[in-house]
Amino acid sequence: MKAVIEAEAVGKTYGRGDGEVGLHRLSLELEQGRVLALLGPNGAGKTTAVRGLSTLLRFDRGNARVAGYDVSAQPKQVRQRIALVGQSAAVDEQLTAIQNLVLFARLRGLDRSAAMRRAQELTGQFGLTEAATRAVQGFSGGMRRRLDVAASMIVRPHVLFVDEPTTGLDPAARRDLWRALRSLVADGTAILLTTQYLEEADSLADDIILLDRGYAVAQGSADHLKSMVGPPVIQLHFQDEADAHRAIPLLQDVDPSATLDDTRTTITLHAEAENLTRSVQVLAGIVLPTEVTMRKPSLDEVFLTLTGHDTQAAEEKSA
Ligand SMILES: Nc1ncnc2c1ncn2[C@@H]1O[C@H](COP(=O)(O)OP(=O)(O)OP(=O)(O)O)[C@@H](O)[C@H]1O
Repeated sequence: MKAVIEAEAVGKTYGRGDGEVGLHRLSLELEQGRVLALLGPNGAGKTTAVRGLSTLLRFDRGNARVAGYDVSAQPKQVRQRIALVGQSAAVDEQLTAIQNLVLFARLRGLDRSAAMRRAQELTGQFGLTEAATRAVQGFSGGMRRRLDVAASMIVRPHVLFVDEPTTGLDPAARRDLWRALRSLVADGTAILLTTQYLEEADSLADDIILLDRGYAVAQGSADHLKSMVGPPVIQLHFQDEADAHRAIPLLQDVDPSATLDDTRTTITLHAEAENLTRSVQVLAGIVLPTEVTMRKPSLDEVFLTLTGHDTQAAEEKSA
């Protein structure tokens, strides 16, 4: 597969070289039709990386090529081949979705009928057909964000940069946007995504780079990062210690690693589907839990394990 981004030890120090380090040294590669997520809390360096790779700022160290062109020496060629979707929508509130897309298409040089055709294709692809003729000012946050991505896809870019696409969206709007982004990837677009949510990186990205205070602290698939923390677990909560005590030998038959935690009323097992069904079977008619929960490693846990401090502390430090 062709690499559309190749970055080697790029970095940026703000000010006159004695200021805040936005990014120390980041190396990455992104291939066509793949999604790479830069994951980290506020101040981790995600936006600095995206702005540098999309030529909005100059890295002061390292080299990067995007769509085959050097970001420092050939920024114009890079810009012609990429699109960037930021956190605030660039669309006109007074116009309808279709009018906005036609406008963007005309600005990109499409003639009137080609612009209309592309606008209609994009409203279809981004689930905006019904809303296409309504003014954007009445749109929900999720619809706006989808329209913003659609506008950036008028001419298919080699790479789409999306900076925290779902911050502030509710779960349903988030899923709709993920679906839209996946459809672009299926068409061969490469996406470089920044996010604060492990779940988002998990759902969209083939590869994740975890950033902390300007450093890349880990890289790999979501499963790989989570495995560094430990497997997801099922927790069975019991009414009292006596119930938990009766349950533990039964649950250890299901999963020998079943353990009673410090509260003495919660038992933890590996999260495998058969463990859940077998637990219910062995406990039935003897002692039932008051609650069953599934606990997956969160970004905070991954972060804590890999950096030794939580995301909150990282944000405070960078504030
Ligand atoms: N223009 C600037 N001048 C000085 N320092 C900056 C500037 N932009 C960013 N920084 C600093 O660089 C570091 C990385 O910031 P960056 O915006 O890249 O992080 P981020 O991971 O994108 O955070 P967020 O999720 O808040 O956008 C932070 O410590 C920040 O204070």
